[in-house]
Amino acid sequence: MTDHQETATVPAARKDDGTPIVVVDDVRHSFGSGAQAVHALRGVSFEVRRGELTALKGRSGSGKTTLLNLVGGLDTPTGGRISVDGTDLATLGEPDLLALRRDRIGFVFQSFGLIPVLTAAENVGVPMRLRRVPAQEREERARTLLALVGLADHAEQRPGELSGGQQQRVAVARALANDPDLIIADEPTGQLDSETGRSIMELLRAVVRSEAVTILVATHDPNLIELADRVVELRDGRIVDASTPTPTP
Ligand SMILES: Nc1ncnc2c1ncn2[C@@H]1O[C@H](COP(=O)(O)OP(=O)(O)OP(=O)(O)O)[C@@H](O)[C@H]1O
Repeated sequence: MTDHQETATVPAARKDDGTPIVVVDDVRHSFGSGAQAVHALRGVSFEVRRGELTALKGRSGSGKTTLLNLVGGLDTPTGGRISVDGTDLATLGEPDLLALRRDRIGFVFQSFGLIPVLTAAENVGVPMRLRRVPAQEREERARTLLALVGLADHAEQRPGELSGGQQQRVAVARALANDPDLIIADEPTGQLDSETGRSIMELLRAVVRSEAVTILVATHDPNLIELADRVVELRDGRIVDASTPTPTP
């Protein structure tokens, strides 16, 4: 392992100095080259403010997943700059990107991404294992987080024994495991019926407040956009509107 083995799960001090947690500046991204190239992002600029839930909306193929992957350091843009918490991702080598993804960012996916043979509590413990958090501390935090997402009584169940909505709650708890600054969620309600989907969005809304985390969520579900503090719309790889604050409830 690298020298990034931190065992603490103590929350890092939230630096709420008014600076955005994510800055995306003129980002372009293409897949392939020449005549076959797909220009997924064509000069995208926007910021994600700390402590907010920002929704990235847009039709299928508009570039949402591509953009989330770049912000999460899973891919490198063809052009432009992305900074997370003041760090330009282009300056980070793979070990530091790995540490950033492990320690500072939580990920939630459409398909939940839980490990079928592990219990809910063990799934939540996976990111902490990667940081070598001691077993007892891991178990305690996993149970605290499962209670937070309303699954205190389901810690020992495996994903196959849980509903889709419950599985996504486990995934949200897992995303919070290492007390990240930022959660990136890609269509987290895409496989859920609308009522369950709404409850997951309400959960995300609640953890923004209770866990002082920032969330960037891609969705094309218009019913869910209204729960966001801010909406960024992508169309054909370009931002259409990056400044729509929704009314505070
Ligand atoms: N690995 C890849 N290779 C080639 N083209 C790709 C690849 N990934 C995405 N694309 C293309 O890039 C464009 C943007 O795709 P992206 O998945 O980012 O859109 P999206 O808004 O997330 O769509 P969806 O809502 O369906 O997930 C699309 O034209 C897609 O076909």
